[in-house]
Amino acid sequence: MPGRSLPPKLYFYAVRNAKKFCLKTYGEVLKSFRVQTNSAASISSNSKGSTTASSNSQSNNELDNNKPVDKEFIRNFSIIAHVDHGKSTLADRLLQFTGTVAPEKFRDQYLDNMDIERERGITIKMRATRLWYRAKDGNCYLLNLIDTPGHVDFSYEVSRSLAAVEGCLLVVDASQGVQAQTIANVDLALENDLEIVPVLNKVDLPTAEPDRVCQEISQVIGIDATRAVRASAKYGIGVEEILEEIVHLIPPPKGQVEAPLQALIFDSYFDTYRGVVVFIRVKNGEIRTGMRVKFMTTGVEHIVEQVGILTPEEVVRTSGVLSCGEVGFIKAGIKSLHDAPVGDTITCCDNPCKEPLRGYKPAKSMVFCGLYPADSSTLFENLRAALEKLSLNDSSISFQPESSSVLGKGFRVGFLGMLHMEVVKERLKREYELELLTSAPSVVYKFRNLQGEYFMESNPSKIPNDARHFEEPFVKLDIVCPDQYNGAILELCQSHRGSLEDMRYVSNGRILFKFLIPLAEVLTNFYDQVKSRTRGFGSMDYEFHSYRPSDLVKLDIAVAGDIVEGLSCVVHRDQAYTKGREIIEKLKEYIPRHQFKVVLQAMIGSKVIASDYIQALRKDVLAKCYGGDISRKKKLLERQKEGKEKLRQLGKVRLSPEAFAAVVAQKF
Ligand SMILES: Nc1nc2c(ncn2[C@@H]2O[C@H](COP(=O)(O)OP(=O)(O)OP(=O)(O)O)[C@@H](O)[C@H]2O)c(=O)[nH]1
Repeated sequence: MPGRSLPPKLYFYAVRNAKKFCLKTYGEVLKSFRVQTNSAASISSNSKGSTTASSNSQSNNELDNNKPVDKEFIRNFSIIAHVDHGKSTLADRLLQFTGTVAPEKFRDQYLDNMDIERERGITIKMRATRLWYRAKDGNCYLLNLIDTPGHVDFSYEVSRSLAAVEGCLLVVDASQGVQAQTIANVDLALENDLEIVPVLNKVDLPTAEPDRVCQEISQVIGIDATRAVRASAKYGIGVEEILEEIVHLIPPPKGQVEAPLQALIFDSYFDTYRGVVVFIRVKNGEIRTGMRVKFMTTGVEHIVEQVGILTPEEVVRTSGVLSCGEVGFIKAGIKSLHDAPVGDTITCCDNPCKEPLRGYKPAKSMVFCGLYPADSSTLFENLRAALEKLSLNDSSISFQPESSSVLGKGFRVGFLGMLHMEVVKERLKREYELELLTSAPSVVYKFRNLQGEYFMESNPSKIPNDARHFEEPFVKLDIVCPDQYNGAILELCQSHRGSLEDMRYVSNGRILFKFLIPLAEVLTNFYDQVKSRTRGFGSMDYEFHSYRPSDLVKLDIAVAGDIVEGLSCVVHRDQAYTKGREIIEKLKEYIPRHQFKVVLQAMIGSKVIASDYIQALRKDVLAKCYGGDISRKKKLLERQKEGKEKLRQLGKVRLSPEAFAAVVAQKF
């Protein structure tokens, strides 16, 4: 550990202050001590509400949020990183350092305002805020910050935020180094032609290796990271240097105030009282209260009622103007999110711009499952109303009614990924008090029927038995891990039908693998397996690649001769028997014994590939026959057999929701 080379007194000092363990010389430690004490003084003075220690917070009082700012002094940036590398913590420190949030209002993860985000410690929604910063050059800058989520399910949010800024802070954990999502996020930033400012975070950790990570960034990402700020968002180290880098490296917004209005919608939400609130980045011209504006893709026109800025709370601008380069919100009496789609361009009706800005591809649901009320008190109509309300603020949710013989009436709902699905289910439970049962998650399959027509279907029970030529979605999967786990990762991906496309060293001892793999294989448990096979050192990221042919079959499960909708699934032909057996074993545990023998079968079309049965309950019909002749006993047994056969033909086995849930949980 580098810290061990320090003289004992300084080593103790460094440990006590959770400081830069990577510092090797006396001079470096002293220098870093000064930096830390300065920033800490500034942060603590802000947190006490005093303006004496931080020249920056003093200057804020002089600044007017109400007036448009000269774009030379605006910097718009996002924070991007692999999950848990410290984006939200860094955003907190920037808010504190610049005195943006009053100390008494401050709480950790300030920009994550959903309960689920705070409890799970993850960012789900991007959030924008403005910060005022008095730089060392004496000028006061307006910094518009957009914090983004790190989880792969929400990478759509990242791409939206990146289209609204000129640069980004690339936060890399100095102990973990470049990870799969670091690379994915940098690719998005490069696509948007952004200035990337690298930050090595968590240098306080004893395992931090900033020099190695610097090299990795240069090697893998191709940007010079030798000047990267070495920071600890947790302890407020390096915050001022990061602000200086933002001011000096990220270019001011381009665009002309005199040009026709062109504003990009990067987010929006529906408020019951205020209607749709649209978050915009003004790329050209100005938007004013009272102006008649047009949403270019939908063609809808509205009059702007309110214009405001994000501090991060929404503050209405009494001046009623948002000018070129600024980030803010408008309200224009819009009733539906569909009228103001994210990625659309707003222009002025009187003096329209010629072309819309480059928008985004609409978010596409990748995973589908059936959601059903778990008990009769949760009505289908309540579920419909809740889904309608949720989708008002989350346009990536899609849903349509479906019904199942076991679970009754419900909805087939589409999500961006498994985490998104969990979050939506959790919100339905908390915000709408809905107890729900879920059918097995599935992707959308493409197939042909006997007539050669193509279909797409996400509900396996609806796929006809004559379906042929299956195609399924494949993803590009990146995995980064130490090279000693090569074998484990290759084995894992191959056993999940992945094919290796490329592998290369990202630094000494760490490898980046690139696979093409079916989406259905990485949806559940796969990430846990990557983590466990690499002892927590592996990371992964994936994005949709294309539909590709696969040797898939539809597997049905029949209980007492009836196919159970909701338990059907599409599997690879080689896995059909194993999967069928597993489901049957689970059903055996949960279905109680009946008066008749219950047959359980796994079938492909009409062909049974695995089967088992649950023994019938037996009444001892001979109990009262003491002695007696054998023909009487035989007759009684014969009659019992006939009765059971009749029951077997007529009797229905009702699968309890618990049995259903257990099989679904086991299946995926
Ligand atoms: N030791 C140390 N821990 C840090 C530092 N910065 C953040 N952390 C911790 O790392 C964890 C993740 O931090 P977050 O800020 O939530 O990370 P994030 O990148 O915003 O996470 P997502 O939004 O889920 O992608 C938290 O437990 C933080 O306390 C740091 O500089 N040093």
